[in-house]
Amino acid sequence: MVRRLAERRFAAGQLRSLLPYAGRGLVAGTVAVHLVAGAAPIGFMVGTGLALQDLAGGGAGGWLALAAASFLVQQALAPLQLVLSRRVQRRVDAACIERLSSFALRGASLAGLEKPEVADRLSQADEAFEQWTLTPGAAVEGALALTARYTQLVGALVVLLVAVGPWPALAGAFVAVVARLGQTEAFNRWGHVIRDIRRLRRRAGYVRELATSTRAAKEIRTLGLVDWLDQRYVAEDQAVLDTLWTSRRRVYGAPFVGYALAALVGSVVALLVVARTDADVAQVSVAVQALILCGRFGVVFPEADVKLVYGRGAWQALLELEDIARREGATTGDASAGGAGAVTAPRRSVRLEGVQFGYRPDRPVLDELELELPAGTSTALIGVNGAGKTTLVKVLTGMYTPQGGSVLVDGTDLRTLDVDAWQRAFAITFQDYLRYELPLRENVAMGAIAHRDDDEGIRAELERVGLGDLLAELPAGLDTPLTRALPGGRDLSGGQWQRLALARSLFAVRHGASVLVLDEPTAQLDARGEAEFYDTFLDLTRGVTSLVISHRFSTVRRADRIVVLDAGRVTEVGTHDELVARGGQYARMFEVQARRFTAENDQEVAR
Ligand SMILES: Nc1ncnc2c1ncn2[C@@H]1O[C@H](COP(=O)(O)OP(=O)(O)OP(=O)(O)O)[C@@H](O)[C@H]1O
Repeated sequence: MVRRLAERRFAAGQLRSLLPYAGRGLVAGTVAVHLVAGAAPIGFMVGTGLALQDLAGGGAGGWLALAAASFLVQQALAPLQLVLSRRVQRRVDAACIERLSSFALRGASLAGLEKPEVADRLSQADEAFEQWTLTPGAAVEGALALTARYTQLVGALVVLLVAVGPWPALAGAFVAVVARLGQTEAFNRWGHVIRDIRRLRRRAGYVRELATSTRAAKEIRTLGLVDWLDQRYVAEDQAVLDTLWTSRRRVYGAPFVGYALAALVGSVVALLVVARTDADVAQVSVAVQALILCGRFGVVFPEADVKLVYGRGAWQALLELEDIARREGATTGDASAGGAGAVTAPRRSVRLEGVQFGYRPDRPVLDELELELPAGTSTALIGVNGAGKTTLVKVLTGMYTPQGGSVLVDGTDLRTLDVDAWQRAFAITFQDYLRYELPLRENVAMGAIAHRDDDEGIRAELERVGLGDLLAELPAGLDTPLTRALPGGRDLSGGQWQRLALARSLFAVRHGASVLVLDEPTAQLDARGEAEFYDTFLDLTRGVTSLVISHRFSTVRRADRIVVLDAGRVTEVGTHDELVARGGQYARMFEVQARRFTAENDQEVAR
């Protein structure tokens, strides 16, 4: 019981912390309107009751006027309550969405975002905003709406006290409190159930999204996965439903019956007490109405209860996410938690010194890694699948914090620098770059979004990556949306998307990014496109510190230095000729894979 009370106080405190987002004036106005709206039914009840009494004497006019006025006030305030409540919800939710996106985009490290417990909470909070009725804002709105209910209750108890004395009023209070406790207790427990099944819901949601998204439709049809996906969804959904049903019985079963019985006994006792008083018909009529009002505290309040449970859950999930981000920041020394200085361009070098990093403690992916990237030069990184190349880029950019060793920018540990500023120094094309369903202009300008009006620069970079012809043929030019799902939109081929991703990085370099990272920049290009890329590679990377990851030796050999990564360590460094002459791993890989591949390409390009 003590624990439950503490939980309730904690939850109420959490909700109170959201009130400032709605603004003091709006909250005060909304509460005032709810107060009057809650008092109006009491006025109606008293007015009609006393009018009945006065009818016998032929003078019920005054009380009837009170009843009519109360009725009108109640009707007139209903839309105002709605409008104010929506405004409260929207203001609170806008602030929460801002906090959620700032957590996802800035507060959490990439490693943090990949944790299952973080993904569970993110999906619970995110799901709330998708459905809109179950948000933290809805919880605040619901809590404020309870003002009207409790005003009614207080009014009903006062009426009981005045009309039939203290004992029926006490019995009425007992009924209301016990019935309400039963309800809220069940709802709170239900909130825990919802929290506990969020992973099941996330899994079912993923399968449903697969079945309905156009992205997966092509593969699902050609692989004949429709039936399997159906069955999989039914099974995942059933798991959610089974858990819900079992929990529902537990939550709303025996304890709820207990509370309902206690409230019923209280009501009967109250009625008996009323019956034994020498009250007249009008007093009895008003008292019975007041007791019914008390009894209504045993039913769900649709304007508040469900919103409170789900909305509070979403808010709690968001607070927990921020808490995790704070703790992570503290333990890993995340530079974004308090960077000392901003760096936008390395002047001498970026150095990875004894870097240790693994996704699991027992499995290092980067193992005491030593690597120097001299400023203004190009480095190519090669290694077999899973050697740790992409991981190295993520550590280099501060997306992951090394578990040992350091990333030194001109000799200064990245942990002490402003990671956001450091990341803005990069122009990166990841292997799994994003295909934004946005106009061509924004797709390129994403590299340096503050310069999205630089049409000339966007056109120049499109030209540089060989997309000039495509631009010329697009009906709306740079304004053409790159998706067939929008009117006038157009999709691109895999190779065209890759060129576009390169243009995005080059646009970033044009506007000040000083470190260019290209992860498999030519994987989807045809032979001619690849040849064009080699021809412009030195031009693309001139003057910027660049790191190119590729399995294609024809790309790699153009770099100033080639670095071989094996089992999380740098095993060879040198120019193409030096490494071939050394006869080590690079030479063997080049021998086995590159010569044949290059020969085929040369033939293709010559054609
Ligand atoms: N987010 C992650 N969580 C857990 N393990 C991961 C994660 N990302 C990568 N790994 C594992 O870390 C290792 C290195 O992966 P990484 O992507 O860095 O390799 P890579 O050299 O870039 O490979 P490829 O040439 O195939 O792109 C692999 O064993 C991979 O399975």
